[in-house]
Amino acid sequence: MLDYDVKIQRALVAHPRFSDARSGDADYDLEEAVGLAEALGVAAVEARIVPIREVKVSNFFGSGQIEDMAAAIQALALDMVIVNGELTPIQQRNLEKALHVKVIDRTGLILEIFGLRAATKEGRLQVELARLNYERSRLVRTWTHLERQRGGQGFLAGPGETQIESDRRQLNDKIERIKTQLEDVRRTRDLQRAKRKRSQERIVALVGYTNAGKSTLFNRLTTGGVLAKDMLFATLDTTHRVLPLPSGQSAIISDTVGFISDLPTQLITSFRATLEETLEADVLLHVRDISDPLSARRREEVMDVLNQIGAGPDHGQPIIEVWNKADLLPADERETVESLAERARTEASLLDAFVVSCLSGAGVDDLLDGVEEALTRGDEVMDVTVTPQAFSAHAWLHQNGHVLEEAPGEGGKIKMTVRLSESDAGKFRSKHQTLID
Ligand SMILES: Nc1nc2c(ncn2[C@@H]2O[C@H](COP(=O)(O)OP(=O)(O)OP(=O)(O)O)[C@@H](O)[C@H]2O)c(=O)[nH]1
Ligand SMILES: [Mg+2]
Repeated sequence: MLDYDVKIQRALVAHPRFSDARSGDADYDLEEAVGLAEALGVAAVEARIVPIREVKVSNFFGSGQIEDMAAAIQALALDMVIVNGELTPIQQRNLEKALHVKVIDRTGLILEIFGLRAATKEGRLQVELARLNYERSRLVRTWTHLERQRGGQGFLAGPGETQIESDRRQLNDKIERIKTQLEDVRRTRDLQRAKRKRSQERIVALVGYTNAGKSTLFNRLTTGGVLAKDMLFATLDTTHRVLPLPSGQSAIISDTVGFISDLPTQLITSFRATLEETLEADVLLHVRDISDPLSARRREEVMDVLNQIGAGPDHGQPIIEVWNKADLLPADERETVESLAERARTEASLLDAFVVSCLSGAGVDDLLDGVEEALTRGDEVMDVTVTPQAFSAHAWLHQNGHVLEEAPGEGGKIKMTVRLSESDAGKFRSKHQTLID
């Protein structure tokens, strides 16, 4: 009976390997595609690498390859094909016709997962916007295709064009509506962001490839409550919590959506606002699965996205790399990465590295010391006496510094002890040197 209610899709996952691709990586790419299928709740019954020498315009794959797939679909009673690459609408349709099952590509798959996972209003709107943009981009392509076919028919619009034109108008209307709704939601979030900024709390943002362990670390460092799961894109929304620091002070830490290779452009655009929250961070924590054979490649991909949005060391934002899942490394490899991390820490740069296991907690205390050190690096603690004539300095210090002590002095003066960042200390000194004790 239950079989009728819970019908799990059985999929063939095909990873197209192009002749120029690093062939050794194909196995891992395929593994990731299987992970994506599972994140959607699909059973990846069959997974295979399909070598592509030349992409066929109409079907993507060669005819022999399609026959092989059809045979597997029959033999294993599959009802879906996932192509870990990008299909044109025509290729997708032709493959569906040839294979008699639903066919989706990598972008479609990721959009489905995001749709499934989005929990907040903003998340849902962002995914919907991405999906509509994806649909629209495919409409345009189909349209130019039809137009070419019809070439020479002059100004008489065929029925195809009228239909597509009206579809496109409808999509555009929907997109505009969603954008307006998103702006409303974002206004609220901007207010919260401004409040955080005003509160002068230091902000630490977690970034990293999906499944690297960001949420596990977040929960370990805070009171928790974020879903951490062996599932790609377990987290889609940004959460903020208080991060207690070793000295007894605190900061704010945020957990957010993970990155992935070839993130559909529609998604990057829609999630830009979420990603851009990392810009407000005083320090970025880049969580990496150091046991992942593709760790280095994924690091580059994350750094690329950070660069695109203007975050990271190239933009003067310090970054600490968290080399996570050290427990999965053999002892000798662990020693090697330990010494590499130590070297990164001793070289004066904007990049530090700590080897940890967020699962066992090993190394996390050292990491926290490093975070606090990075947050307060260059800070100055100043004793200041604000005179009534220079009273604007009082508000400025509250706004830009962390006021540790404050007491009224004689003659309307105020005595303050303030912690300021290096640059704010410089600004204050150049303007109010006489107020500094
Ligand atoms: N062995 C091991 N597993 C870990 C460690 N840290 C996290 N994991 C596991 O890795 C998986 C992914 O962890 P998450 O914290 O959900 O990863 P994430 O980076 O938040 O992933 P997304 O939200 O999907 O982007 C979970 O199954 C964790 O239990 C670790 O130090 N060692
Ligand atoms: Mg997460």
